[in-house]
Amino acid sequence: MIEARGLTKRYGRTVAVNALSFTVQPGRVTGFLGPNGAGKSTTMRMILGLDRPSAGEVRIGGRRYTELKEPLREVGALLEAKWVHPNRSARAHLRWMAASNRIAAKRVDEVLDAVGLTAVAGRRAGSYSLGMAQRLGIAVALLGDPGVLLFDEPVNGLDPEGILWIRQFMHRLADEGRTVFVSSHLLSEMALTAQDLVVIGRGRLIAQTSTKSFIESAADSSVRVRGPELARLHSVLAGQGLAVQEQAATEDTPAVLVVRGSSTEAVGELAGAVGLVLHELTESRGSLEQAFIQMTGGEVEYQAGGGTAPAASGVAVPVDAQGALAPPGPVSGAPGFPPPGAVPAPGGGSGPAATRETASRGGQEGPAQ
Ligand SMILES: Nc1ncnc2c1ncn2[C@@H]1O[C@H](COP(=O)(O)OP(=O)(O)OP(=O)(O)O)[C@@H](O)[C@H]1O
Repeated sequence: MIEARGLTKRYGRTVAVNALSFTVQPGRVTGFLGPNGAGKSTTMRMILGLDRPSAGEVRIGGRRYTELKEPLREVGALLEAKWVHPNRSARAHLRWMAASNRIAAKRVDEVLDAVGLTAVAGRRAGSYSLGMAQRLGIAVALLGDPGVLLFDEPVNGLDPEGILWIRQFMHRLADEGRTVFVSSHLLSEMALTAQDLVVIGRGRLIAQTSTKSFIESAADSSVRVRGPELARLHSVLAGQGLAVQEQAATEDTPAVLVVRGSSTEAVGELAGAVGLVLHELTESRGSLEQAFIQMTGGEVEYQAGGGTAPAASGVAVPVDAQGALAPPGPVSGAPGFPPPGAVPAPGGGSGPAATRETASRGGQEGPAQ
């Protein structure tokens, strides 16, 4: 389990992560969702002790990273692929990692097998495709057989086959009882990968919930219904207090009623009760993209459509001359979601010792181990 409490990170006047509290449960894939620059990587680096929080803390299995005796056996991470020395083979790299962490050499073959790299383990890592490099990064994360795994944007740049493989692999790891925390700005991908979501915008918590409820509560769901007696159907449904809109017929489509805030069951039963024939009764479920835009109230700009093109602007919250945060950030405590800060405080304490602050964003490297 990962527990963040009041986690905050400032870089000068930029507040990258702002009083973030959330819990990541074992046995599930939890998506860490937010547009580019929302603070996902910074949060992950703080979880791994690579960045020191400006305030708040994060615990892994109840302990701070610095208190973990053998971190590689407790938490594994894939922060960035392609960080392996290009002239080193995957096997040599893993053996070196294993030896320097007192992990048995036979574990190297196990993880190579688990990620499907055995056949190419002797090749120079520099010759690997991005998908292969990601698999190698995952193999490194698994070396210590940790119960907690962090993956930062693991599907970025991968082809559909690579994306599917990663998705299935994450599910397998969660089924083994591990805590799997995976960040992405690809909303559509997270809808398929994650059972739970921690959603952030501008460094602040927007929602922590199951993916299903996130979509159901925030996305614009409606029921489409049509039949030969549309006007009568309209008045029956409206007579029951339902919000009904008629969509006029076009050349290709017949006229249809769109009912919001109801279900196919309720609409079907109301029609059946007065003997009305139906030719269509369909639920139209909103997408995660819609949910995200609705939850953030437009404050975090997000451009849907392939889910790959977030707006670059407005992703960090500036502080004013007094150091106060301004503006207050995106919508929190929206209907159906716990407000930020719902996670119980695991106790005070200082930040991790293995801190590495980077002056620019180019400084990220491999995992903490
Ligand atoms: N080392 C740093 N120095 C200064 N500013 C930083 C540093 N790291 C991150 N930031 C800033 O903090 C904010 C959050 O960045 P972060 O990389 O954590 O976001 P992200 O959600 O992971 O985005 P992305 O998907 O683009 O990596 C951004 O405004 C970023 O420019």
